[in-house]
Amino acid sequence: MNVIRQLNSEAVTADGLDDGIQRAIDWLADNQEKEGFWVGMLESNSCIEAEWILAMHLLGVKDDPKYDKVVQAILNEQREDGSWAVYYQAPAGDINATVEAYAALRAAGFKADDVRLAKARNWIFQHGGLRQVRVFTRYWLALIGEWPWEETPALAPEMIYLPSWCPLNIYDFACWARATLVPLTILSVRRPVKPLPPASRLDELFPGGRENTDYSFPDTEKGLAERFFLVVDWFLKKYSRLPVQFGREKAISLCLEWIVRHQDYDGGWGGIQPPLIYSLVALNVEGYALTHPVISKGLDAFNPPWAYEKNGGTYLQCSESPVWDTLFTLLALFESGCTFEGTPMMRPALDWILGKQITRWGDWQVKVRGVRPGGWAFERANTAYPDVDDTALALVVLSEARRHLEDTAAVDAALERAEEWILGLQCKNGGWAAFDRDNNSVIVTKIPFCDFGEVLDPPSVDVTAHVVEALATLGRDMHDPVVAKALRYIRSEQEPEGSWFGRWGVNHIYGTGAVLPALAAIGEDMRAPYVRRAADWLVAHQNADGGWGESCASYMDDSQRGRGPSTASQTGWALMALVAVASPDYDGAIRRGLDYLLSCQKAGTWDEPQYTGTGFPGYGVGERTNLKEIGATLGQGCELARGFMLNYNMYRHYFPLIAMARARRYLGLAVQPCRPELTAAAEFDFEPLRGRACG
Ligand SMILES: C=C(C)[C@H]1CC[C@]2(C)[C@H]3CC[C@@H]4[C@@]5(C)CCCC(C)(C)[C@@H]5CC[C@@]4(C)[C@]3(C)CC[C@@H]12
Repeated sequence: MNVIRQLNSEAVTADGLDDGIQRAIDWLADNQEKEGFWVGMLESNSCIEAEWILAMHLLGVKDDPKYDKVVQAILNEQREDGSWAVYYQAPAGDINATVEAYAALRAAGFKADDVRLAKARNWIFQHGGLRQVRVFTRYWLALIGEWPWEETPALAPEMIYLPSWCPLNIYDFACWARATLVPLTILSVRRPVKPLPPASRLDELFPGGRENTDYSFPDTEKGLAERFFLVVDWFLKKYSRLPVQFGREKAISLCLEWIVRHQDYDGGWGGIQPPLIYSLVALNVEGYALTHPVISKGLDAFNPPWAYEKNGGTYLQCSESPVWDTLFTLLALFESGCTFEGTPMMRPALDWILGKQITRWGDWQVKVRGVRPGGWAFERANTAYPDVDDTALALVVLSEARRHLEDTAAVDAALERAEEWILGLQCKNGGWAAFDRDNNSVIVTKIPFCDFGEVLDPPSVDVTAHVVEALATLGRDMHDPVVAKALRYIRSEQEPEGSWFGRWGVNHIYGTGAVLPALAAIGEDMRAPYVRRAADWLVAHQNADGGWGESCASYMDDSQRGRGPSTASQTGWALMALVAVASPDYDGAIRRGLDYLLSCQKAGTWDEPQYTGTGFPGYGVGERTNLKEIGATLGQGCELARGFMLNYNMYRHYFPLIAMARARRYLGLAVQPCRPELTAAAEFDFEPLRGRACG
């Protein structure tokens, strides 16, 4: 056995690490799609299936072959206490998910006295009843005749008239909120209702009778802007009752046009579920029949690859991650020492990625002029919304690919356009957001409709760090003005204890895991005190089993930062960060982390039921300040169980692999860099180092 540096912790051997890396590479070879990409399922919560069931009722689709298995997926996720939650092992259920799942099961024909529904109903009552649900859930209930439209926030399709410089124009909303808002404005003024059949009505959720139900929102503190929008809401409702509304029909047809123009070639909208489902319902309400190609293509978008099978159920993804997963997989292979010649799976993946660069119009152009398109989206068919994170990662991967290719023309052209695009998207404060530049008009967050999460797309540290790393691979350094501004932004966001918040991954381990490798890549002095503080924070949060973990609850409770059962992806992020610091002071922690990964690897990969991806870190602005109130109204644990969380099924694979490959180089442990000629995982009779609770 080739043991290079002997440390206090149990030895991670060169052979052990090589074997682990090779088994992970073999797993990738076995799991590549025939078109060349990789994709892991993106798990979220049962609202996605529940809303599909309700939409099928509204659209009158009776014969979809996956219907029963989608119902099964909802049933699979019910918790012991009767509720549905928004992430694995959340300390409590979620009122919106529970009410939506309940309504969907009733729509699917389940009787109110079914024991599963009785349990769910009790949970709903114990947690404040229907009054506690968010705006989206209220719209769904209104569509099926269970909530008065009058008691939902009014939206005006006339917003489509507002030019892009005018406050509250649709381009002031984050792209995900915009693409959802446009169809919802139509529904809000048309107020369609298609009640469930009499035996499926939700009477039992109104124990005091519908007439005595309080449909208002639970009291929250209202500032001037919130009060102003309540007046606007009142006015819009009155206006809608007038016999004529000047310009409304034209506004509706402009909204419809906008929707149809934004449909992707896979039938979806914006690569995410909310615009897809609301657009279908709104188009149908406006007379688009099920046989209309826009609708039939849209309905088809809910089939595979968006639908996947698990535990006898058919689950529907809220989005899909083939571009992101393929880029990280390629990066992992490069880091492991694989080459195009020796590793046949790499070239088709690169070609697939090159074919996904977006060179046509997108919504981002409304605010960013004079920049050529050239970004990548997260999903396979989302051409109007390239995002900065995927594009930054593509820059890193293509720069690396370039070093291995003889003919670099195609890659060079892609890199040039992508660099131009990404530079054009830098925000005023030096950071980068996910999709747009300077999308920070706080006034839109005050609209009553906006309680569902984030409606703005401000810069985030993790995306900015990925861009800095990309700019480093393009040859820029810390003195470059674009980079210097970005670094100032990153430093200004560091928490006093040394970590960085994770916007798109859970949570401070993700943020810190993004920043430290970027700093190393751009040439920062990794002995700088602020860097050491971050590394020390990571070491202080290493679990006794050698891994790292942080629960989604950390978004709601600061005391949970950096705490949680170890997971493969979060251990990968922490290791990537510590390896980037490259100080012998952290070698022990690195070895313990590697030991954790090696001993938890099963058949080449890792289990990870925990959610380590973030969609929305909580609900709405300002909620982190009234946790006690939320707990008191909704019940113990609910305040820690909110947001929109994600389980990226490939995070558990490529992040540990990248970490192991980088650590192997750093610790000088390589026996052999990449051995692609060995494909069968069975070649290794791998013995875990010792028993641990993994996954
Ligand atoms: C590449 C990434 C890791 C990030 C960068 C931003 C994304 C592309 C995400 C954008 C937001 C959506 C989402 C929150 C928008 C509203 C509807 C959903 C809740 C269904 C969405 C869930 C997926 C995202 C978080 C995202 C597409 C995932 C990848 C992101």
